[in-house]
Amino acid sequence: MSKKDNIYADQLEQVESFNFDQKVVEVFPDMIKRSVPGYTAIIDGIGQLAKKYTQANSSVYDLGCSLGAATLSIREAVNDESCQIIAVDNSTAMIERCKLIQSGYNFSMPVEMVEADINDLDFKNASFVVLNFTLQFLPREQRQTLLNNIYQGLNPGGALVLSEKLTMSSEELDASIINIHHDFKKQNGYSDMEIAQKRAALENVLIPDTREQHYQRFENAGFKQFDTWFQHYNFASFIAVK
Ligand SMILES: C[S@@+](CC[C@H](N)C(=O)[O-])C[C@H]1O[C@@H](n2cnc3c(N)ncnc32)[C@H](O)[C@@H]1O
Ligand SMILES: O=C(O)C(=O)C[C@]1(C(=O)O)C=C[C@@H](O)C=C1
Repeated sequence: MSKKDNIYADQLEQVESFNFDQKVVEVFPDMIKRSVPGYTAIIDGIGQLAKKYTQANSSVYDLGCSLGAATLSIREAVNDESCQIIAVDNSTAMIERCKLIQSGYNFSMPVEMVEADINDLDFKNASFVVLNFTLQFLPREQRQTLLNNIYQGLNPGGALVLSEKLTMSSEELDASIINIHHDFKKQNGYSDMEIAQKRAALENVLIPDTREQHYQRFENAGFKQFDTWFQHYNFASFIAVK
């Protein structure tokens, strides 16, 4: 069981930039479920999409896997021992806990957990790639190159699932949806102070793009088909097929 997220519950003298350290690892499942509308539905959907797109004898990548929730959903849904999942995160604390969690499950699909920067990977023989709320943490100038690398490593017919917090198309709409997201957090037990301090911690760390920016990157990378398969408020998940 994950502990309750109370990282921002007390007033902090100085709010430091958000990072995926041990403190976050301890509360992560609770934090992400109470912060990201539709998170559980997206994790389930990733399993279903993986079932559709994963090819025999190929690799599946879970990039910025954190504790491996998407990996677990894919292992359960696909369960094909001819494929392998490569789950990657550059946080030592996350990947260590991820290994512990995954070892508690017995699915036939082999999983390799790697501590690495996803910008340094050489994608090969991939049929399904997941970026579930990870791209938003990369500096903007790294995002296109990563998508290009993924596209190059995908087999024909393979797919990328990209989930992100979005900026809405007009300032007015953006402010209004951000408000509704904050109400969602309040309904999940976060106080106004927790919400404000988390927002300050994420400033310049989680940098959201618009849907149009994501679509443009898919197009630039070479993807011919892409669409939004899920959205709840300003949190969306896209699928792009090679
Ligand atoms: C919001 S979490 C992802 C949640 C996870 N995919 C899930 O479905 O539960 C973002 C993760 O990306 C990782 N990350 C950020 N930048 C990275 C990079 N350059 N290389 C590898 N991992 C990265 C962070 O350490 C963090 O664990
Ligand atoms: O946007 C927010 O307020 C969030 O808390 C979102 C978000 C995310 O999208 O990754 C940010 C950090 C944590 O990993 C969990 C959720």
